[in-house]
Amino acid sequence: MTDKSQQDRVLIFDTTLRDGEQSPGATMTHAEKLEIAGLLDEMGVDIIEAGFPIASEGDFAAVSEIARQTQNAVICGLARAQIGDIDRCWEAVQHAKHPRIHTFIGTSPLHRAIPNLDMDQMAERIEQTVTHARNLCDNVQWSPMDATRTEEDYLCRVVEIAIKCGATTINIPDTVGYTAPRESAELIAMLINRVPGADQITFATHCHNDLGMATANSLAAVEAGARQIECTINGLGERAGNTALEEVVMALKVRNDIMPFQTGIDATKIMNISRRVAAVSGFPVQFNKAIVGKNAFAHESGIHQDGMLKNAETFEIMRPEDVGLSETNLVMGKHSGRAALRSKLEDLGFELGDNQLKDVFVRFKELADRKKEIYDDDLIALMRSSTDPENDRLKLRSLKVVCGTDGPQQADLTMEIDGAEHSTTQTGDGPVDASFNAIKALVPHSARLQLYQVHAVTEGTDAQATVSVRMEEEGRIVTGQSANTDTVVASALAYIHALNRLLVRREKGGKDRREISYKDVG
Ligand SMILES: CC(=O)SCCNC(=O)CCNC(=O)[C@H](O)C(C)(C)COP(=O)(O)OP(=O)(O)OC[C@H]1O[C@@H](n2cnc3c(N)ncnc32)[C@H](O)[C@@H]1OP(=O)(O)O
Ligand SMILES: CC(C)C(=O)C(=O)O
Ligand SMILES: [Mn+2]
Repeated sequence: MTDKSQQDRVLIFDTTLRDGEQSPGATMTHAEKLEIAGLLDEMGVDIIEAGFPIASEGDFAAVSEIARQTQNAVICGLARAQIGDIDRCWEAVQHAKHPRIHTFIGTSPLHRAIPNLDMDQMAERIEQTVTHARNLCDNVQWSPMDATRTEEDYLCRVVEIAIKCGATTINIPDTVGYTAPRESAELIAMLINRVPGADQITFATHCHNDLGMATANSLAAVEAGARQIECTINGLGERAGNTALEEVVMALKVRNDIMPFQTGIDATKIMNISRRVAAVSGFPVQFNKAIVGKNAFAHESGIHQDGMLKNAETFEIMRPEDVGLSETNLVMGKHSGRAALRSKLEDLGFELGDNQLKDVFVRFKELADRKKEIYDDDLIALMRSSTDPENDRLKLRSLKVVCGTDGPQQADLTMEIDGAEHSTTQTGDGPVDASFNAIKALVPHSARLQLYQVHAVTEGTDAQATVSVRMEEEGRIVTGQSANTDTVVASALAYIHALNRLLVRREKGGKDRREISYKDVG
């Protein structure tokens, strides 16, 4: 294996704020762009493409301010092959410690037809615009858009012109995500071999994910000699997105044995920036997305969980902390086995003997057949019910609600509390509020309702409503769930469910008196 300090450096060029923002609906505010740029700089991105200054006043202002605030990264703006675009771009990026102008034009036959330029006219336009950019800034990147569908000879000709006119980086975009790994590598190798002056500049690769090959194509280009990868956080970008930064960075780290290249990225910052980009762009990350998906370090099946508990390397090729996650997530569900259940219960404070584990495991599987995901509270309730038959101290007996346009709404509620029936009538702002007020009147408590959520499980007006509530009392957080075709009944049941759990948690505040020793779940 090569000594890491001697390995070639691959520059990471992040275009979340330009190509990423081009995803329909992903527009970010000025303040959000500044925040993301700050996080990109902190994580060690080499070049930040901060926007397209001619596109709008807002883009211009964002690029200008990012240029002013950024400490380390090169700040780049995009410009078409037009003098006005390039001037506007320079106006914005010139404030940066390290400014770059990125200018581009579509060179494939399809794209040459749009401005109706023949090969010679386009070559001339490239010569004029790259020269103009280089007269303003000594760091110029040029891109032949749709390079992967451009005739090879013509591509060599225009790349040579751009280099002669002073471009310091030549970016080879696979604009429509059309290329495949071997072809991506061959294209870069061909340019390096054929174009005079190619050894004086940096080749970049810019891939889109239309066929799901963006990461593979980028890495193949690097193996062939590209030394800059253009990418975005979470793979955000036009259509199916761009190459995902987190994927190429972690691939180069984890498979450094066969791809001996270094980046300057602090990978432990990946999760945080991924979450921020998802939040500000409004594009949630798919659960099974490589590296940053919710399930990327989650294990539900028993054999995997058992392996993970014995040696994490059995089912994980990188550690969650390598990307800034605190720990592997053992998700409890119908595929879990005894080893994971024992470990999870130990985390919750229960230490079980073998016989007891057997018994709890049977009931855990029954529950898991009925419920998609088993939360910590479910396990606590399960443990309690295995040792204490009176686990449902509060029960709903009947609920009648009067509601409609003329408020206030009214709830008549009867509950069984420790075996005795109690009734009350209360009003509220809506039927759910009236019902919750009635429950509070019968079971006074200081717990604060933190979350109330209703989902329809099926379609139609007879859909089952599932209600989740989360409540907090003195640091104890409990949840309650229920499903019913009547949303108000489901809400009351979910509330009572949470209150029952709260009573258990209050009791379990001290040491458990039974066979199970209970550490501290309060
Ligand atoms: C693959 C990519 O990601 S390319 C970048 C794509 N990103 C964007 O387009 C986002 C920002 N774009 C915009 O805000 C607008 O398109 C603007 C401000 C740049 C231009 O707006 P308009 O002047 O109204 O032009 P419009 O968007 O309708 O059409 C694009 C024009 O640019 C021309 N053009 C497109 N690419 C280039 C280029 N690289 N170099 C020179 N001209 C170009 C087109 O031929 C067309 O010219 P025309 O108006 O003379 O027909
Ligand atoms: C502007 C260029 C580099 C681009 O985003 C593309 O071709 O995909
Ligand atoms: Mn692109």
